[in-house]
Amino acid sequence: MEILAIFPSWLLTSVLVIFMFNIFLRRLKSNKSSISVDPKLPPNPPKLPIIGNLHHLVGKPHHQALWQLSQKYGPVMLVHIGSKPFLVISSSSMAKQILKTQDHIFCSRPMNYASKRITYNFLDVAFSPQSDRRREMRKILVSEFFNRKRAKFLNVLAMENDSMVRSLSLHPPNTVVNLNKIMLATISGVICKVGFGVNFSEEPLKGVSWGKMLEESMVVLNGSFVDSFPWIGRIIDHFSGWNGRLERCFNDLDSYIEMVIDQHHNRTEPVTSDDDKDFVQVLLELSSVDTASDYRLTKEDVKAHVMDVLTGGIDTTVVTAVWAMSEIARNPRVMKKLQSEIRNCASRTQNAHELDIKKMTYLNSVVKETLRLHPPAPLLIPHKSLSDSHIGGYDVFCGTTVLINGWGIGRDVSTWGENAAEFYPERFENLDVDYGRGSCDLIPFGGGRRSCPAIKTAPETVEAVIANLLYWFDWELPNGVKNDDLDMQEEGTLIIRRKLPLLLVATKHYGDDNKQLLA
Ligand code: HEM
Repeated sequence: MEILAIFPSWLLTSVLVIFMFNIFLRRLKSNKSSISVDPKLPPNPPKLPIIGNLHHLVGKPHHQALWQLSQKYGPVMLVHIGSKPFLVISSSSMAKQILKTQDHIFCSRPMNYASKRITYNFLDVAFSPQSDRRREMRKILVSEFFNRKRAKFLNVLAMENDSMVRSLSLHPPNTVVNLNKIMLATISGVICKVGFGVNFSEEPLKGVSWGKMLEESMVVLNGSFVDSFPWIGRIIDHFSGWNGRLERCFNDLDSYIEMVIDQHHNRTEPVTSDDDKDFVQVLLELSSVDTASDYRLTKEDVKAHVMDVLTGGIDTTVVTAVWAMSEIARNPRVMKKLQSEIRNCASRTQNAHELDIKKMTYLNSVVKETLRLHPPAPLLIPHKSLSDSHIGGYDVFCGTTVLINGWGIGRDVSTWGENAAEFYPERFENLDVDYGRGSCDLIPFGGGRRSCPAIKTAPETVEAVIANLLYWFDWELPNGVKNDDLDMQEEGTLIIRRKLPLLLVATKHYGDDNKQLLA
């Protein structure tokens, strides 16, 4: 009563009206959103002002730091980098929610500053947000690069392996071989010839090292400060030289792409047979004024496609092949068993390109085991939600960026058992686990609408290279390095590679017959 006496009635009425209106607005909002007025947010590690949880990630690879945090905060947690929230997923069942059950909601990508620049303002497939246009671009990539070029791919894969074996056979005995260089040359050869008709790595542009440029693209695509710290980040990116680095990287890649398009325009004898056409030629035809297709590409669309193949295809496959050879080299039991399978499946007189990898089931398990322990993109590419949703009993707002820890899921003892950290390809012998199929226990290629379109061809490429290296050569660690002492340190953020190059000694298995057999 005293309160009523102190405040005039018009004031009380106004407060009451505002209060009721507020409740009405909240109801209206919560009707539109599936999230209640008091959202149940996922657990999050304690944040610091301004930097959020950045201090938790400093000094460790991000996938490892996030995996450690998930052991305490659970498989669905919220982490803040600066002002930006990230939903971090760390179990196979929660990954299945994102990549399969609610794939239609989580199939977009966050837009970051570097990916915008590198992809010609989100014209590509890999980094652009979900849209009808992107779906069309993905269809073109899948049908023209992967499906229609299958015969060309198998042929080029065989030829590149052949030339890898020939050039290795010319080395004097006991030479130390840099496997990173060998894999880069061979795999670039395959992807560039199928994609662009020309092996870029054999025609480096002046002053730009091919391998370094691809590595650099992965560094800059990981993101700039401005993505998480909108105001101060802009200044840091400018004065730290980051923006200049991004611009240089873009210009280097763009010069390669311009070169390949010019080469196609300047061809004196155009390729007319569909089988012989490379991906770029098909794209240029789809961009020509008299294309019969419903979807006419612009020159920038063509460039964005080439950029995806360059940045998404080569480094990932090379890194996988190098990790596979590292694990094989430090596990002599696996090497022996694998060589015996490869040599039994392929007769001694066959040419390198006749190795039939389909018969080699142990080889298939070795590559799966490599991708389980060393997925090149340990946190996949970030996903983004298109509407409000619920994951693991928690509310997730529309527009949330999602990181899926494929690396951690691949090492989870609750799925893989106590020997989860061990390289043991036999575990796949009685397991019906395939990349992204069924469960999400093994997701080096992601899943759902944003899964990697090379989910079939990339493992085949790695298997073919490994089969040829182990068929024709015996391999040892150099200078008395013991198996257990082989340095396996990781380096990188978006793509995790070996910190040190892999150096091994190759001995021709068939001695001087190698040369004759290959002749
Ligand atoms: C061992 C080799 C490879 C690995 C481990 C790998 C891994 C991945 C991963 C993790 C993603 C993201 C999936 C997701 O966000 O859910 C991805 C997407 C993608 N990859 Fe691969 N990749 C490999 C090879 C390739 C190759 C050879 C190409 C092309 C020539 C390629 C082109 C792409 C593209 C275009 C996307 C974006 C798909 C989309 O957003 O719709 N990748 N890859």
